[in-house]
Amino acid sequence: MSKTLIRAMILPMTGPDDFYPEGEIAIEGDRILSVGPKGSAPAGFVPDRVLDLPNDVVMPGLINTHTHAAMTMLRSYADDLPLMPWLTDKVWPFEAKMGKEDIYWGTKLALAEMILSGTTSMLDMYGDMDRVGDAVLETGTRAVLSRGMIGNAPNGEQAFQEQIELVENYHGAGDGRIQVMFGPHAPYTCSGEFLQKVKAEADRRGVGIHIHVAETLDEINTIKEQEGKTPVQWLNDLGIFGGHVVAAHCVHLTEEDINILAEKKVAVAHNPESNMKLNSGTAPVPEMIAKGVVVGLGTDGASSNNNLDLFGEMRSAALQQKLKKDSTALPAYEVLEMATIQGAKALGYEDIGMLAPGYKADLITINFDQPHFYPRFSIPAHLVYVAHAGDVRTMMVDGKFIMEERKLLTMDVKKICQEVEQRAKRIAAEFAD
Ligand SMILES: CSC[C@H]1O[C@@H](n2cnc3c(O)ncnc32)[C@H](O)[C@@H]1O
Ligand SMILES: [Zn+2]
Repeated sequence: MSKTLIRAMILPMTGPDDFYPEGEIAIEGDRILSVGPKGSAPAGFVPDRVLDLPNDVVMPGLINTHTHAAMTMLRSYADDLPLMPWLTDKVWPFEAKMGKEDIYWGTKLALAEMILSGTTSMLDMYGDMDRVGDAVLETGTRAVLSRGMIGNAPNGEQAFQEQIELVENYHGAGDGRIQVMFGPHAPYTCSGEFLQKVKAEADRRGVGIHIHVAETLDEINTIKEQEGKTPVQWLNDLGIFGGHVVAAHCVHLTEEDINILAEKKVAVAHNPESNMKLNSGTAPVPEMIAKGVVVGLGTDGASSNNNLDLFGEMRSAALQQKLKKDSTALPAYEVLEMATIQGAKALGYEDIGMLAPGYKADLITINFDQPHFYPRFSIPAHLVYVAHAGDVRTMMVDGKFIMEERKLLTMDVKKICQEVEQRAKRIAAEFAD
């Protein structure tokens, strides 16, 4: 079993007062053995590798709780539109022309960008998720995969079958680095009957559900017209809540909706930049947290963002709430929790999101020896308001280094960029007049 010792500043995310300015973290195999001040590694721990990074901050890898990785293929292809015209006029026609290999390469590009910006885990929703799984397995990151199912589409049934195959073939793959959830797309694209069928099958197989919920006022009005209640109340009455559910967005909620999410332990994936870009609105994040809802952070896809950088997302999450409410809303440490430990809980993990003995060794180091990090008054504030993707130096997932000195150790980035450029442009050319 490999043994690694990292000496650095450590922000373990185990509590707001926990920080080791001169710390060390001992890793054995895929797990953390000890975290503490200099000299705290157990006596007799003889590392095969020591990483001395006194000016780096080590923290848990960031967790993206809602994305569509392969949508890097559509980055800056469809901008400045509200949700429904964006989907129906631009995104869905483009996606209809994407094949399995386009999805594979688009996902590889997303993973490269995520690693370079500190993200070790994602919850993804898309088609051809077997190839997404392959990309994740090769790359070495962690992911929860859901087959996006538009129940009302002609291929809704086929998508459901592919979802079942995804559970059978990928749930637990890569020594548990891959997990699977069911991915019914949204209340406005799936019937109540379809959603109940999904819930029954997900329960039968012991996996959760990942779904877009209450993203826009349009959605609220549509569901209220059709069902006479809000999307959250409708999903609750259908019996969809109660097990492991991640609801992406939850922008437009009544007080009763928030109570339901809290009572049924529905986790929320908050996507502030996508919500701003599509003019969907501002989610009531402090209100949800105050009621005990687990809220993680997501980027959504690279077409509604247009990047997958969770450092930018943390800053946006904090600033958006301050603009909407007041400057005390969503302080830095709380935002960091959303991107780490709360994100882990949302995805159903009990052993990632913190640096603590027995936890998986999923971590990043951030180079703090740069002008924008001085003076060092507050490490959490620096990470949320100052740091950017380019500051991430090192990444370890499951005890294995996958990036060092910003060099990706498991992927050929140049090849990936070339593949995506050619594939995306080829599809876009089919729409040219
Ligand atoms: C059927 S696979 C997933 C599906 O979701 C689409 N999508 C991407 N972003 C959003 C969003 O913010 N709201 C709703 N749907 C979204 C994506 O393009 C895929 O078609
Ligand atoms: Zn989405």
